[in-house]
Amino acid sequence: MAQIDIVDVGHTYTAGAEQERWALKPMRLTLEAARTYALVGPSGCGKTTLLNILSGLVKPAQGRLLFDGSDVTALPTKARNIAQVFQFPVIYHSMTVYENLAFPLRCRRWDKARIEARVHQVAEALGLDHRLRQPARRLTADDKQLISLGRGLVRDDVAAVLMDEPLTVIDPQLKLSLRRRIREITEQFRPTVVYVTHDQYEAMSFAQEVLVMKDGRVIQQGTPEQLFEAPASTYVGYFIGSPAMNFLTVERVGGQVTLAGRPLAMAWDVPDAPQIQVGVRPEYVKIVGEPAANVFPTRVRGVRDHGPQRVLEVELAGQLIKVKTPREDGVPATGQILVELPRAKVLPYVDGHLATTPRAADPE
Ligand SMILES: Nc1ncnc2c1ncn2[C@@H]1O[C@H](COP(=O)(O)OP(=O)(O)OP(=O)(O)O)[C@@H](O)[C@H]1O
Repeated sequence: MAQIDIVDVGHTYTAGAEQERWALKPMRLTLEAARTYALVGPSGCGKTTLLNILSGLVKPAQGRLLFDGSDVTALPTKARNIAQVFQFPVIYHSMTVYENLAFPLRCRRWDKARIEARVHQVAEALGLDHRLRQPARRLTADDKQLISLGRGLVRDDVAAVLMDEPLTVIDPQLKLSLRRRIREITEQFRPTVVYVTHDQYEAMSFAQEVLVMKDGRVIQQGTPEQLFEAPASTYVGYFIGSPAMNFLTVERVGGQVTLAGRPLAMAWDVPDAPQIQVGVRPEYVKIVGEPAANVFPTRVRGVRDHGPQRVLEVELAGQLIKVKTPREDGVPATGQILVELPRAKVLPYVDGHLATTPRAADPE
């Protein structure tokens, strides 16, 4: 498995277009070997362009691509030693499940015993071990895609496994278990994986590192926890999380940040700026019984079921925010509730960007 270095790689489909209009703005990234990366972002942000550059389907307008230090920019897909999993299953209907999984290994002239061992290992990890003798044509679309995934992961000598929205055709009920299986198998086999999805939930539950893209740029790269806890911009705060992060406009009076005329304590230094927003995840807003520091009166404007949880929409100082609460907590009987914005979980944003770093030697 290879480390991938993306060195000043950028791409435009329109010759002569100014760089600001390129599908992929020139970027520098290192994807470490044996890690799983998800490229996530809205339609048209450049995910597929970047993936196609990695696979060799698109030759970048500029820059170099290195696999373990070797320049592969000019190499065709075949010569790049990569495995690919597409949106739709790519399998041989005339073969059994076993033969489908063994095919990439036979092409590489692995010996029979090694093929047998590896196919069983992959089949077991994907829950296909009891179906190896079945003809592939009889399988459901879900199972066929499972085989495509297996074929992508069966070779342990590929530089990287590239996956392009591989769960699109999967029944929503099965997505969860399949995501778990892909995660388990990648933890077990440790390939370098680049996984494209427009579904932030899929990216966050699958990848060790998530790259959020917007307008042809990677605007934040981090672990799922980093993206959840400290979105670098309001865009990432909105895009990652369900419901999205809450953002509230606050005042700065002297050195003190205030909301609804009350002090709002934060574990961060807040710069002096004409307009400051604070972000707080709906998961961290707490309904409380008594007034205290960072507790604000709100009015309930709506209640929505959200699986095992409930989302309350409340109005705080004329601004709407969401509060995620466990279902068993019930819905507050009164339309007016007190909510706490926990000091350590409230982040400052200026001009749409996270404005500062935690205070050194913070007392809490
Ligand atoms: N073959 C092409 N010719 C011209 N423009 C293209 C081509 N492929 C993509 N683009 C443009 O490049 C930009 C990035 O597209 P890309 O497909 O990489 O985005 P994406 O994030 O993968 O979107 P989606 O999730 O819809 O596939 C878009 O503006 C798109 O219209």
